[in-house]
Amino acid sequence: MTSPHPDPHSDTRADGAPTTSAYDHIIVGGGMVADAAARGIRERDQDASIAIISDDIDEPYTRPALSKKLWTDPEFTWDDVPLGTAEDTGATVLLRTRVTALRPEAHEIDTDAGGTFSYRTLLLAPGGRPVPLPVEGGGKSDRVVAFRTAEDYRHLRALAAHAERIAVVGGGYIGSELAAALVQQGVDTVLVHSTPTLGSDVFPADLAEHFAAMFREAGVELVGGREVVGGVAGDAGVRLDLEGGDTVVADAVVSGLGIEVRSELAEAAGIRTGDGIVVDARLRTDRPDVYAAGDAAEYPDRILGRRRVEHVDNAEQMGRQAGRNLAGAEEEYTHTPYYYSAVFGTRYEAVGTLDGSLETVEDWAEPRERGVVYYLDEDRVVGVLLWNVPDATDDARAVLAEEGTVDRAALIGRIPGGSR
Ligand SMILES: Cc1cc2nc3c(=O)[nH]c(=O)nc-3n(C[C@H](O)[C@H](O)[C@H](O)COP(=O)(O)OP(=O)(O)OC[C@H]3O[C@@H](n4cnc5c(N)ncnc54)[C@H](O)[C@@H]3O)c2cc1C
Repeated sequence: MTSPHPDPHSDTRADGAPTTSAYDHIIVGGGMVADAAARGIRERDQDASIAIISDDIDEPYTRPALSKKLWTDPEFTWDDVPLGTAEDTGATVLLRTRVTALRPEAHEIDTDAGGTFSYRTLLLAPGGRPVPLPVEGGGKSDRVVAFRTAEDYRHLRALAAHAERIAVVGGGYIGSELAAALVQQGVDTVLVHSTPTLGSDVFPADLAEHFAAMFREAGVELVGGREVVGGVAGDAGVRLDLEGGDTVVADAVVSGLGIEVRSELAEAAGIRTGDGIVVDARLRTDRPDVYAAGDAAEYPDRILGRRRVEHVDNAEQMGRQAGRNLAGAEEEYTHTPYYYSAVFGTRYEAVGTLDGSLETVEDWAEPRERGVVYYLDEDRVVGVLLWNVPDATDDARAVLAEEGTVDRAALIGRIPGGSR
């Protein structure tokens, strides 16, 4: 990749061969955090050398489009997917290259291409790998897709062009979006999810019923309250074995079952890990000059406590903050993240914690069409759902930040777009 910025210097041996490439800042991982971090560095330093080292085959791209706009928006094409990181920031982006070792004291990393790189500051942004389905032959079959990357999108798109019936496993936002996308392509789609009602883990019961009905009305077959415990993938198709004994048969299966954090590099380097790579409010790990951000980072949210967040707003905001701190800013990450999803023309956004088992206060302008749901834990608002209510995430954050016992009645009409 080309860079308008000065080339990093290399130490050279007597025979002239480079031994170590030196960059001011190295980012391990080539996802949305890497892009945001490179931009964050540039906010403070126009001249520093930056390397992004990624074992993906594609340069950093917008991941949410893989399950949404690329399927549903004809105006949105493949050209809109890359984030333009190298061009915009001058970072050197090395693809198909895995970082295999990190020596924090020496400020060095090794890659599987045989290179050693030194840095002043390093950001770990390795994200996660998708949880695989327990299907025999699944690792080798091209009919089984654990959905995460642009390559997975291209693969599923090719399958959808020929398959008559595709099973989707996982009722979270990725599984539900993919089920919506596939059925809208005319594919016979069955969605297997573990919650009793689709969405009941995050929505109050009546809203979950409405959410599930949207899928049924569009033609998606819902198989709820069941986990996939086994199955077989072969040349002719896929059989999924469900707990309780039933099976689902399809031409192919795609799953969205969450991720396993890729924390192995940090662990091997002796960096503290918990649910993810542990960082402080400035996104620093417990080793000098090593930071972490994004899906892989466990950080202290100032309102909601320590957590790891697998959402794009977090990737962008935390990535940017990490980049600024790599370049010496020493600022705390104080942004409470949100996530959004969109299916069948309904867009919802969530700030804080959505948990369908919590007490809720519902404030609908039009029942199930437009409104706000507040999630309460011990007399405090811990989450806000904005259902077809645009531009209100700052209002939701303000409600979350309030101290003291919540006045439930005062929540009605509190955020524009609810009954107000
Ligand atoms: C299909 C899909 C749809 C989504 N839709 C939404 C949405 O609608 N709303 C929302 O809020 N969030 C959404 N998300 C989540 C959001 O996209 C992620 O939270 C975000 O992209 C995570 O970014 P990241 O950079 O932390 O991790 P990742 O995107 O996982 O990037 C990690 C990168 O690190 C690389 N890597 C890892 N280890 C190494 C190593 N040792 N050496 C070299 N490279 C390495 C990987 O190849 C990858 O490039 C979606 C996610 C997916 C998969």
